[in-house]
Amino acid sequence: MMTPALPVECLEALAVHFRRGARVILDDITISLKSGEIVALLGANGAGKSTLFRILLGFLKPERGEVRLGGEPLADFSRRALAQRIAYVPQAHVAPFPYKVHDVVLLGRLAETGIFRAPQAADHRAVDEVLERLAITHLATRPYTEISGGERQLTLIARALAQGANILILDEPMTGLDYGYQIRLLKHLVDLAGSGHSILFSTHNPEHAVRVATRIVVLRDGTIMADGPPTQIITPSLIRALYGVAVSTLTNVEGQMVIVPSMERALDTRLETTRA
Ligand SMILES: Nc1ncnc2c1ncn2[C@@H]1O[C@H](COP(=O)(O)OP(=O)(O)OP(=O)(O)O)[C@@H](O)[C@H]1O
Repeated sequence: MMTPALPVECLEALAVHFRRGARVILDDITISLKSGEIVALLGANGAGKSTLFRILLGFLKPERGEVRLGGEPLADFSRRALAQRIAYVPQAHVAPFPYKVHDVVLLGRLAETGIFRAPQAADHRAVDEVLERLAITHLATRPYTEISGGERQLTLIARALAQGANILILDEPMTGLDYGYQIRLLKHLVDLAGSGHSILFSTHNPEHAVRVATRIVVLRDGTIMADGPPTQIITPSLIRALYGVAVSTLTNVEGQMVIVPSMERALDTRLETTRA
């Protein structure tokens, strides 16, 4: 019998330290994303999530520490080589031009091979395939500037998929999406991980993290406060420490964790915080 392959560390930050002026934003952070994982990054506003993403993507250089991709220093990869391996879905993207959705997704395809070559029939086919996969074929000819926030988010995910990268980094992908889009997007993340993608996403909703993540990392004031399996990490005391609200955690009939805020005790917490 063959031994199952061990999970590969595909992307990791090792003791990464980053400052803006005198302010330490990331204080010796070590975090890894292994192949096939869905890692959710939680943290209050300003905790350093987007900064950590920019460092993992090579957009910002850490003052100390290192980022490694497949065991090799990120600095050794060209921009194009990185685009073949890591795709990024930024937060609240605003398009300057009314490109058609098909063309926005095509840009992802060109990131892999160079933006200055003419798209081939195979590129257009690849775009059609990802639009179909995300069930947004009907948007193909619509201007990107005239579609809804949820449709834009799916378009950006399609662009990332068209890039052909195995690692997806998504910065608060559920923000501004209605409930239906949120749930469908969570399902897409699970499907993508099932088809060999490794996913790192940030979220302000611990419910989303619990629902799909294989691991949750909690960032607080530039340090890692917790890192582990969702059911071990998400506890009433962690939620209280992070967001200052009281919750109970329950198990539903499908055996999944559910987080239930206590409105009465949430108010008590606010009073306690005010008194402190
Ligand atoms: N360009 C910048 N110049 C100076 N400080 C910055 C800059 N970008 C971010 N910061 C600061 O770095 C800290 C971390 O910001 P970051 O955007 O990484 O947090 P975040 O966890 O992604 O927050 P949010 O959940 O609000 O998006 C914040 O205190 C922020 O004010």
